[in-house]
Amino acid sequence: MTSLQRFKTIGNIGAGTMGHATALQFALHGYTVNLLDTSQEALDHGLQLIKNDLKTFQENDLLTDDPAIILARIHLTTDYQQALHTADFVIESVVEDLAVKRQVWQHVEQVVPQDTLLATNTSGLSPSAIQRVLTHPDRFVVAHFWNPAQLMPLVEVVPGEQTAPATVTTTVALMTAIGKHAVPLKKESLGFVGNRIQLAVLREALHIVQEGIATPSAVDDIVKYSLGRRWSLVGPLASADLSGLDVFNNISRYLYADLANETDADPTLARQVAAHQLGLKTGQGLFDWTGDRGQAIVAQRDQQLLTLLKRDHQQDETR
Ligand SMILES: NC(=O)C1=CN([C@@H]2O[C@H](COP(=O)(O)OP(=O)(O)OC[C@H]3O[C@@H](n4cnc5c(N)ncnc54)[C@H](O)[C@@H]3O)[C@@H](O)[C@H]2O)C=CC1
Ligand SMILES: O=C(O)[C@@H](O)C(=O)[C@H](O)[C@@H](O)CO
Repeated sequence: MTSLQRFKTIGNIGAGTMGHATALQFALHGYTVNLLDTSQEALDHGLQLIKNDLKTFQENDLLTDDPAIILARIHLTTDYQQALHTADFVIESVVEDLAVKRQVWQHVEQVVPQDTLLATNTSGLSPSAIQRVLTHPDRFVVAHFWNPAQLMPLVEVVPGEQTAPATVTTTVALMTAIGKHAVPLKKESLGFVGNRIQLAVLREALHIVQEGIATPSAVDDIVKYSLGRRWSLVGPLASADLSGLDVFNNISRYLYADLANETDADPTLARQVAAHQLGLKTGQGLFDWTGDRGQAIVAQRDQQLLTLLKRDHQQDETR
């Protein structure tokens, strides 16, 4: 039996923004998924999100099975025992709170079989800080998906200090089996790689606006039509090699000392949260999101992501 043949049933904790999409990703690839949340209302909301995604995938010829067959693989429950007692792999996407995640994983460990692999979709919390409350921490790992998880390829697979190497390699293989681009890290760091870079860029972008250097719209345009365009083709380190490390060395010698270096909560983000101006979810953030502008931009982004996903599928078929 190959290392993956034993994986048939997935325990999927959380049916929200991320959890509904991870459940769908496993169901799309033939796995039985027990979708667990705290209320029937949350489960029903998650199921509706799954149905919406399935409709989009079907309209874009991205399904290999009938939607009804895929939906039949997903079973909703609010009962941990029912969701997890036969699970071969558990993926958790509950609130980004270390105490809550620790409680969830201690409960999980009481009901899963001995050889079940355990994965959290935390955005950047330390896997070591979670696994230290587990009896069998060797089977715990981070599988960090990117939003929207049904459209974004990457999953960062991150070991904690007590994670067994086989847990990492098997999780990478399983993520690959469900159509993801899985990248293992050598060791943990807060924010892993993607969010360290995302937050470093966000800190500098907010600093630029705060200092009156450019407007939020100008900052976003500059990144979209330069770095964003190039980095989707050649990553930042290879780009540095292509331009010449001597050039970057000369730039770093005067620029590093001038970059944003806040180490506390970001002043702009703190101000926005204090004013309850959280972005799309409240209609106001760094931009004005009143009306349907937000939905239109999300729809446009997701359609572009779908086009890239279809290209990925076509490239996979020719391999
Ligand atoms: N939203 C995003 O862009 C991304 C979020 N993440 C991470 O994924 C995790 C979830 O984030 P979202 O999906 O955005 O949150 P969300 O708030 O949309 O969904 C969380 C779900 O977990 C459920 N839940 C809470 N406690 C539970 C428990 N004890 N047992 C079962 N279900 C429980 C909630 O009812 C809710 O349905 C967080 O750790 C977050 O950092 C990772 C990548 C991207
Ligand atoms: O940006 C994403 O999709 C994810 O990698 C994250 O974890 C983000 O930090 C997200 O949680 C913030 O919206």
